[in-house]
Amino acid sequence: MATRIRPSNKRCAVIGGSGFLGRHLVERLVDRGYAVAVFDIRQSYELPGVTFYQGDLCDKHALLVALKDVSIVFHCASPAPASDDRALFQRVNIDGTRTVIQACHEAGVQKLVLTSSASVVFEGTDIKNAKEDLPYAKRPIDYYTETKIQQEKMVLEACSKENDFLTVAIRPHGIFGPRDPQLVPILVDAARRGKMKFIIGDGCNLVDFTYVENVVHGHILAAERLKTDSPLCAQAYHITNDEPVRFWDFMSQILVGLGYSAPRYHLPYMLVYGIALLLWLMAFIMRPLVQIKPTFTPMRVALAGTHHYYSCARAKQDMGYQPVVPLKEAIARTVESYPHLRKGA
Ligand SMILES: NC(=O)C1=CN([C@@H]2O[C@H](COP(=O)(O)OP(=O)(O)OC[C@H]3O[C@@H](n4cnc5c(N)ncnc54)[C@H](OP(=O)(O)O)[C@@H]3O)[C@@H](O)[C@H]2O)C=CC1
Ligand SMILES: CC(C)=CCC[C@@H](C)[C@H]1CC[C@H]2C3=C(CC[C@]12C)[C@@]1(C)CCC(=O)C[C@@H]1CC3
Repeated sequence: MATRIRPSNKRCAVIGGSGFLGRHLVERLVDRGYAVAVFDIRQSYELPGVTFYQGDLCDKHALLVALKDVSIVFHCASPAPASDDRALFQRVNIDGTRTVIQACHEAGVQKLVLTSSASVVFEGTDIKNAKEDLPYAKRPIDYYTETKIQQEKMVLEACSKENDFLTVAIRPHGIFGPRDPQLVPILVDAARRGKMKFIIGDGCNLVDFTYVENVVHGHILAAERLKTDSPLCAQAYHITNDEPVRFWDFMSQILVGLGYSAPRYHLPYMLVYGIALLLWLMAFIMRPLVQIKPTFTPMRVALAGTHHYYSCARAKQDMGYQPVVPLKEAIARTVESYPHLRKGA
């Protein structure tokens, strides 16, 4: 019988390694002595110790070149939630993830770590300190969430000790930090257009915002602790800062840190949600004629006006996870990293 030569445990690939989370993950892996292959649809930087492979993850042949001699694959590529393009989410998150799994099998990869999302259980209503056993959302709030659910199920079902292929899913929530193209830029853009005067609801809703380095730490711990006899096999893990914060306090700290005023006036949650729903419907109906991208989507309003924070007790117990950067320090580092977005800059 032919024996399969095991690739070095220190060779890994990051699919989506040019993105916000992916690049932070790549940098930390290099620091820890890994040789890293980045596979992404674009190349956004260069780094010693990193080889770039540009391609679409739906293309198995392109993937196979990047996965040669790799033992661990981190899959953190996805279209941006804001794209709201059903066909694109289906193609990349579902068909593409199936292709990633097939490519892993063919390349002899032993571990696959998926970046899922805590939103897979979010239906737009309050979630307080939820554990991972909460059922997936029956009515996912958008296409992004719908396809992240399918993607997570597919990756966890692919876990097979017999075939020496182990999988685990990390569910982060509200990732923020330097170089994030979403949270701080969207917030500052809204502030500059005078849209950050209002608090949706009573402003007391608690939310997890997770510093990118803590998310990276969770991914690396998961990869290193994932073994045939470990409890991580085929499991999902919440990774958060473990410090739920009022959504509007967090937004205010970022805004004030960058020189903008904090929102002050309250608007009823149901009113704003209703308007967002109406705008979304109008944009949907008019899509064949004109592309409209409303700032207030139902998903964003729900995120801004409900409680959604998650327990990471399972990650603490099974992989010894603890956040490495506390929230206060994380906010300070983030604010400092966006000098070009300061008021007046
Ligand atoms: N940011 C957050 O708050 C959260 C993120 N997540 C998950 O974390 C992961 C990373 O998110 P984040 O870093 O914010 O996202 P980014 O958009 O910054 O990174 C994703 C990367 O994947 C690339 N990509 C997209 N489609 C393909 C494709 N078909 N083939 C190859 N590469 C592709 C993107 O390229 P391009 O930019 O050109 O599209 C981008 O470089 C995602 O899976 C996301 O669902 C989960 C919870 C919260
Ligand atoms: C915790 C979590 C999952 C956060 C995700 C981050 C983004 C979804 C937020 C980043 C900036 C936020 C924002 C709004 C909603 C949520 C974000 C997009 C508003 C659109 C909410 C309504 C407003 O008053 C304007 C806000 C701009 C910033």
